[in-house]
Amino acid sequence: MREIGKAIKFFYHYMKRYKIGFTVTILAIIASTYFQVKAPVYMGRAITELANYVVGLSRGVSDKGSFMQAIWMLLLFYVLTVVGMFISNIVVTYISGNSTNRMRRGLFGKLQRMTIKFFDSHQDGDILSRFTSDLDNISNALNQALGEILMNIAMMIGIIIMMFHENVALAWVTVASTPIAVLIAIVLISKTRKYVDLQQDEVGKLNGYINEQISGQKVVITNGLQGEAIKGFLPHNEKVRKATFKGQVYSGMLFPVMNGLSLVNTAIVIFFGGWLALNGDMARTTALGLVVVFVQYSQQFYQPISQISSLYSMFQVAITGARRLNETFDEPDEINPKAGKQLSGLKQGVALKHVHFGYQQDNEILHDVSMNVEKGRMVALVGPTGSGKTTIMNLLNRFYDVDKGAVTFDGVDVRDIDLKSLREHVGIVLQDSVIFSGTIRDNISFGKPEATDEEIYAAAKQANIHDFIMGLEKGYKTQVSDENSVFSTGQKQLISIARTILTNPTLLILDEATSNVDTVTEAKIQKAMDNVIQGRTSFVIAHRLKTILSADKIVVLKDGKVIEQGSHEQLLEEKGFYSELYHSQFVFE
Ligand SMILES: Nc1ncnc2c1ncn2[C@@H]1O[C@H](COP(=O)(O)OP(=O)(O)OP(=O)(O)O)[C@@H](O)[C@H]1O
Repeated sequence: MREIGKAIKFFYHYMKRYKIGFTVTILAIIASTYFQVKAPVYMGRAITELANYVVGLSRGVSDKGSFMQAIWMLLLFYVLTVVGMFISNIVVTYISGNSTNRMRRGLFGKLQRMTIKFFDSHQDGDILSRFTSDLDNISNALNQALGEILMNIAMMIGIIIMMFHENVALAWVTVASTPIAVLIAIVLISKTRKYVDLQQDEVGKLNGYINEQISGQKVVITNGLQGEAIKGFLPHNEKVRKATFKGQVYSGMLFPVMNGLSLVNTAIVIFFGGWLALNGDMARTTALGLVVVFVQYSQQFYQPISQISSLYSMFQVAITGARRLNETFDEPDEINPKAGKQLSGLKQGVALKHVHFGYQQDNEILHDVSMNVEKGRMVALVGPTGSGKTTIMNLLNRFYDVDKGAVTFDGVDVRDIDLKSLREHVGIVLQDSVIFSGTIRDNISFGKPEATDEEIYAAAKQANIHDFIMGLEKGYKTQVSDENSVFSTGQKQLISIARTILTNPTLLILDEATSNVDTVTEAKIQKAMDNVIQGRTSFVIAHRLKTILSADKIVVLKDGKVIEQGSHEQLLEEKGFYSELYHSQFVFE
């Protein structure tokens, strides 16, 4: 129930601006319903007039006028019904299209404000599915179900009013079976819902399996495990089939059962109407017309019940979609201090002061870590895998906030610095370089779109990638994307370095690639890194000896603690962990 309440709030938020649209829709629905429920009256009248005409013929009186008039009215009412439906459909399509569009925009905007923690703790596929299946489900429900449900509710109310207006006894006969129909609908819906939920779960698991297999396809092929992959896939597929089948059986029963009830009801109405015509005190021709009217009503009356029931599952998945979008919107934004300090370069340096930090509350990763880098100096972070090097990088750029202690720029806590200003001053080169869809020029100027060609060329030259780009047929205008890039892994990193050089960051965070690249590319990367580090304040997660040796200070981390720090010579003299690693072939990775 709470979920439905939240979903209503969610939909209201996105739809409240379309008050005029909804007013038009509701008026169009009321009008079209009126014409639709009024039409059978003219049908009945036409039958009555036809019967009168036939009876009149036998008596030598022949006047078709009233019959024709009733037929024209019937036609007019049918046309007006369709016009009303058309208008309401167009407006509902407009409202649902625009509100889904705004939801998508809002969701994407929200993603840009969210913390790295959210992205670290959610699968890419899961985040993506909020844009695809969740929004699709909402859009389908709004597009197809909203107008239909409003129309059906109006229809039901209209028919009830009309029936009681026309003939109270026959009206009671027609509505008498409603409780049975509603009860059957509730049972079938709850059964359907159970299996639709199960089906969604199983589809989720199936997608997860396929996702994992696609990303691990190379490992599967290398190990010749294609057969095993299919074996693992089949049970998931079978579970989806079973759940889908059962769901479909129950939801498929809804329409025939409702149709059957409607037909039985029609027969009862005809029977009772016939009795009324033969034994009642109204004219037989009038009674005959009335039977025709109620045959129409009894069929129309059942339509909304079965339609609303069959649209319910659509709403159910839309409510689930709204819940998942709400969850995303409820996630905290990155915290930006009010009137945060604007950085203007670095005067002294950057420091970590007695930092304690954990990704989860009860699992501290960094324990009392302190270190500093003076302006223009380079610190190399070394340590075994899992020792906390990347975590320190995450704190310097304020991807995460420390639990205790502080990260400071010129003595100012990063939590007091305006986030945009902080990020403008920090440049990051990660191991996994990302290529965005666009030209090579777009990719290099990503962080500074207004850069001139000369600036871009200069950055690419410093990153040692200019000559390669110029060798391509379309040079800087070559179209690339992450899947379809002309670059090798090493070259991707050079592009990433060029991108960072162009933004001219005050503090550089660099994660040296460990991926195997050929020696020529490796030499190029090394040179590019030297260029980008030159004269800049930098933290480097260093894997290569040459990088470590060129550092002003080496900080050795182990199990989230700084165990040694100093220059290469000092650390060798200490004969501690670093010296041990250095002498045992220097294995830091
Ligand atoms: N997003 C995260 N959520 C939870 N725990 C994490 C997360 N990222 C890292 N950790 C944990 O924090 C610890 C330190 O990881 P970190 O990535 O900082 O190590 P590292 O020294 O950079 O390792 P490597 O050299 O392998 O990259 C590890 O135990 C890791 O499991």
